[in-house]
Amino acid sequence: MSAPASEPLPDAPALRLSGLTKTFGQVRALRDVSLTLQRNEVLGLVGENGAGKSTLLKILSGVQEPDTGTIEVGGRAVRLRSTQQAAAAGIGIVHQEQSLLTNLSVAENIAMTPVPSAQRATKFGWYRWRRLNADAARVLARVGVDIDPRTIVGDLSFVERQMVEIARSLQVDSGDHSCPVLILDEPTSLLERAEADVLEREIRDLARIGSVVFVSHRLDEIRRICDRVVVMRHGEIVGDLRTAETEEDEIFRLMVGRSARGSARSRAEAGSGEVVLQTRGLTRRGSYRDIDLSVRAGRVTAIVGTNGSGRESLCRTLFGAETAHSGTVELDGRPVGSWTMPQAVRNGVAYVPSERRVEGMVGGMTAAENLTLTHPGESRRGPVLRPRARKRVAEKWFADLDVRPGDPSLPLERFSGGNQQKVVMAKWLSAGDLKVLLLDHPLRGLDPGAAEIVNEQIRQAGRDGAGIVLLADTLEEALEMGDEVVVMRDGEITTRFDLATDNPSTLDLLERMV
Ligand SMILES: Nc1ncnc2c1ncn2[C@@H]1O[C@H](COP(=O)(O)OP(=O)(O)OP(=O)(O)O)[C@@H](O)[C@H]1O
Repeated sequence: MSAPASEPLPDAPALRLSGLTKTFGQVRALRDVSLTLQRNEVLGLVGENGAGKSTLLKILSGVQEPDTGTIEVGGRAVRLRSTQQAAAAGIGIVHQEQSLLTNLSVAENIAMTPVPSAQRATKFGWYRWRRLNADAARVLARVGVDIDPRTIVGDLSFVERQMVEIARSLQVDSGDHSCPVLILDEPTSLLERAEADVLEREIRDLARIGSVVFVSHRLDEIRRICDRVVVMRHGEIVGDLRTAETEEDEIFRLMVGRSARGSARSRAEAGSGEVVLQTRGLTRRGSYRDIDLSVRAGRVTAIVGTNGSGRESLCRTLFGAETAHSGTVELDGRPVGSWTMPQAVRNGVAYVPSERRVEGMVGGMTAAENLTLTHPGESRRGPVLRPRARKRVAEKWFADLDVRPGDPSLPLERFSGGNQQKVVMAKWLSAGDLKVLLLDHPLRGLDPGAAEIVNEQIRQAGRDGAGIVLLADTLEEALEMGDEVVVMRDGEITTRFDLATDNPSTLDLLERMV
């Protein structure tokens, strides 16, 4: 007897993609991508910036349709023309940016998912509370999470919220799917190590109830969490490896087409150490208190701390984007008083924000225009932008940072996330005459090869005399890139390590952060 059309075929893989292609104008984002995801498998998906990962995820979540190729879920061919259809087929996706509404309860958030109307916990727009909470409890229990559905989302930790998102995306069709597919798009990139560990365990546990596609740029994490890793490059799958038998360097080589350069750096490289920026007793009520910070030319001061430590706010103050209530800031020995962003920029202070897509770029403009926007330098004479000079500056930076596609005249929206970030980074690094470079998670979203390139540019800015303040993605990165590590907790500096003489472990840092 054959199974009904909507049910998965027994023993069929959870997901099978065959010959998917997708083209945008001249760019072939996907070329003949074929891939099988087994039931209860955790599959890592990696690839350098622009390799085609997001395009593949958009196709699987019904946001875009492939030009050619087929998709089977549980052995049945499906067409995914909308996110609702993807959800109905049993595919859920959780993005890096959380989408829960923090002022509503967990149950209300879970209820806001496309489920068939007969099963809805609302009637004529009114909540049926008992049903709503009971449904949410069942959905949460399914992913093994013990959270009261009545809790307001704003009161949950980041990991708990992420688990609610996962639970929500997995309630597709109210759990009728015997092996749902969950896609996690860089779920850990915003987390500190300790939180990421918890989430990693939770993700491994999800394999009990379904299959997981896990997208990340962190190869160590991929090796810990995934059974298998698929590597994409230039829109194609170039590697399909069992993680237990694979070294990180092999994955790196397949992704980037060369071996890791290794990051050995002699600390002696660090520059003259003259203080370029000095704060004394800097305080912003509710954010940070009594901060004495010396930023030295050619040296990287990494500030570490959990969310709420005040380090982001401190950085924004140094750039004039937030004001301090008391204390002083001196640049090159001169007090700067109250600082506005244009003043900061004019005086050689640059800030690369972490929310690059929000704060860092202007939509509707080409990459070249974005790149030369705030730091016109040689591409501007008087108020007039000189297109040819602008093009030259942009082309140089495109080559230095290996931005792809290598055409700065394309609108910035056309670039992959990682490549957009390189453009925003170039915008600030190209400022010339930099005194202080404030970097808020500069390597976030960059593939390991691109991270190496950007890292080298940051060091070059240091060699050219800039003092660098770094808010790193991970503690490892802070220790690797910093010359000095400053630890903040609850708005105050708790410890400073000079890495020329001290050799703290990540655990030493963590102990002083929490
Ligand atoms: N809407 C679009 N219009 C034109 N080109 C696009 C569009 N979307 C993606 N592309 C191109 O398709 C290619 C693949 O991009 P995609 O976003 O899938 O890469 P990715 O692997 O997710 O990269 P990243 O790690 O940087 O996010 C890139 O060359 C990108 O410029």
